[in-house]
Amino acid sequence: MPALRLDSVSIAFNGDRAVADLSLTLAPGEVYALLGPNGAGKTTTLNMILGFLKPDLGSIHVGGIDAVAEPLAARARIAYLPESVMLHPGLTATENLSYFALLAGRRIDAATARRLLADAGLQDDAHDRRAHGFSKGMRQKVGVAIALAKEARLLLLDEPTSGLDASAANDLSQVIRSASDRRIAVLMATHDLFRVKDVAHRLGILHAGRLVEERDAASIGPVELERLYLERLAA
Ligand SMILES: Nc1ncnc2c1ncn2[C@@H]1O[C@H](COP(=O)(O)OP(=O)(O)OP(=O)(O)O)[C@@H](O)[C@H]1O
Repeated sequence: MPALRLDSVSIAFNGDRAVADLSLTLAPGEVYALLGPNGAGKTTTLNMILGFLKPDLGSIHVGGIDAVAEPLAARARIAYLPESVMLHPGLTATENLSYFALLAGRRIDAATARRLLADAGLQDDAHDRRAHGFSKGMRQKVGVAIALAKEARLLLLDEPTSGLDASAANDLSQVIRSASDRRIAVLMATHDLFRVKDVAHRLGILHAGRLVEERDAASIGPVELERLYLERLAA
């Protein structure tokens, strides 16, 4: 069963099409990069998967659950990392993880929290530090640990690489690979062509709400991808 399936999904705001006839399928463990410029419809797509927006047409299934009819049940299987992961600044990384896991209905002990933070790539000396001064990359790692605690089957990332330096972007790629190794499917919405190409299995180009191209990441080099992207957006 696919981890995520969108069938001919469309939505318009005040008569203006934001997403049109979008079909996507992600297998468990698959990493998919949804590429597109500002306004292409990426965030709207994530919001429909999360059940915050209802499509006008089409269906969305998360691990077989109808996300339009049962948004809460679908959302329980999803971990969402927004462009900036919000943590409680006064709590440590371990406390944040325990708190957010509890909100998702999972009680985890301190040892499990530390193991999950380590699995998500957060360095040991940050586990007991308050999140107040955490970088974007560190907050993302706590976000991924929350996803692991929740046993999410689908990880949604919105602009995950914006504002990351090369080392943090490399860490993120490793974290995404380890989520994928655990059979968590990952859907990333981004306009960063190059950073995601290394980690994604498949790439889709969204232009004015339509999926205008889909490729296996391994089948396309960075120069060809950039050419294709510019060509499709100009069409
Ligand atoms: N709640 C809303 N009401 C009206 N129009 C909206 C709403 N949300 C999105 N839109 C419009 O839908 C289109 C797609 O927007 P969306 O935010 O999904 O694009 P995006 O690809 O995520 O871009 P960005 O990278 O800027 O977030 C845009 O034209 C946007 O103005």
